[in-house]
Amino acid sequence: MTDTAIRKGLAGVVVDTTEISMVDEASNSLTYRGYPVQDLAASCTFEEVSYLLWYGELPTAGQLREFTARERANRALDRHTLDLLRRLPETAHPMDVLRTAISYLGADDPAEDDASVAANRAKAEAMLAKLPTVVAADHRRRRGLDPIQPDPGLGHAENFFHMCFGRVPEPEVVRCFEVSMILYAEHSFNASTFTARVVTSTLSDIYSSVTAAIGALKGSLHGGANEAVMHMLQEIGSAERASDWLDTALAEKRKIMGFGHRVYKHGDSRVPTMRAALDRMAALRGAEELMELYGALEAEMVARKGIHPNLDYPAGPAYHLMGFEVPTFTPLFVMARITGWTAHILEQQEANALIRPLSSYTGRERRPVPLPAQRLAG
Ligand SMILES: CC(=O)SCCNC(=O)CCNC(=O)[C@H](O)C(C)(C)COP(=O)(O)OP(=O)(O)OC[C@H]1O[C@@H](n2cnc3c(N)ncnc32)[C@H](O)[C@@H]1OP(=O)(O)O
Ligand SMILES: O=C([O-])CC(=O)C(=O)O
Repeated sequence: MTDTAIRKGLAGVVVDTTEISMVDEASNSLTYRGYPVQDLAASCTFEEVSYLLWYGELPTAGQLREFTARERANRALDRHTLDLLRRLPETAHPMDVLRTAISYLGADDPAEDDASVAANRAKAEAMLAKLPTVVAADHRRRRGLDPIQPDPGLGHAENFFHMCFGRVPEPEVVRCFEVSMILYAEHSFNASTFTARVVTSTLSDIYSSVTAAIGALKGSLHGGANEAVMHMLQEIGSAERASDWLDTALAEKRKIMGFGHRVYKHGDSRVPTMRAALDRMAALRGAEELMELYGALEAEMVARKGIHPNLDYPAGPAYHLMGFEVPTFTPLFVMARITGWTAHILEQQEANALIRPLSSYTGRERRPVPLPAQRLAG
């Protein structure tokens, strides 16, 4: 049977089942493999949550030891990848750098087309380990600095700070970062994950699926919003200007970045946890003015439009206070979402059906091709 109803943007359409996460608008909750994300963020490391998303259960001590050892052993980039990164224009957006790096890793992998579960799990683990090294190397390159080698004595988050800044910040900062990684890791059939599943459904390789997902995440209606939030807060400048700024932006029909969500219509379940992390960062760095502006814009937006912040609203300023430059924010999202994307790629492969919807044609009526003498005349 063909369903001819058109649902723009596939809004409200259920396209498949998933066992990985549940986004529930009614109870305003998000669970990963059945566990509330807030509870995972409160007591787990990002490595434990990555394992959970891929393997379905939290790791035992032994499983975590082995998983962590593999992650640490996989972090370094070879000479060719580092050369490739060096050759990219310094003006390239860091998301373009990531997209290129993942594509290159695929081209360089002799087992690129081995789509067995074991091979794809190994490739997913390698991408999780290598992405922070790429992001950090690119962050330093844009400052004219050489890359810093990964430190196998440090955890995922600590090592990332070490590779970016040459030092590990206060444990509180590392924890806030790790909380953001856990919250960003997975969110069911969002646009970038769906993109990865579409590419996977054609029996393409895992690197192609991730490369496409990075492209989908870059847009400002999706992951790119965490950068756009910071640009917007910088443009507004102060809490006193929030109301007038919003008047103009709404009159111009601009989308207010970091607000609204396709699924959550009464607030994003992840925001309170990320807001608490942002508050801790603001207290640590003395960012009262920024937080006043943050609160003023949120209050105006909720009062006028009834539209609540999504995860990108607190995440953007939190990353700013951690010392990252704005163009690095969406790549940080990639470092987390690589887990969700690849979990979905594996799930799609397990029960694959080519994803190919229909469209309703609204173009010209059927008509004959004119003869050459007619169509080339005049
Ligand atoms: C991690 C993530 O990817 S979360 C999403 C990050 N993206 C952003 O923050 C970008 C800003 N937000 C938006 O553009 C939207 O809210 C989206 C794309 C996220 C969701 O869009 P939709 O599901 O299509 O929005 P929805 O149907 O609820 O919109 C209802 C109305 O609210 C408006 N609206 C929704 N979000 C916003 C916003 N951020 N600013 C202004 N108006 C908005 C819509 O324009 C629409 O107005 P209309 O009825 O007059 O046409
Ligand atoms: O679910 C969505 O549409 C967007 C989102 O919040 C995410 O990908 O984390």
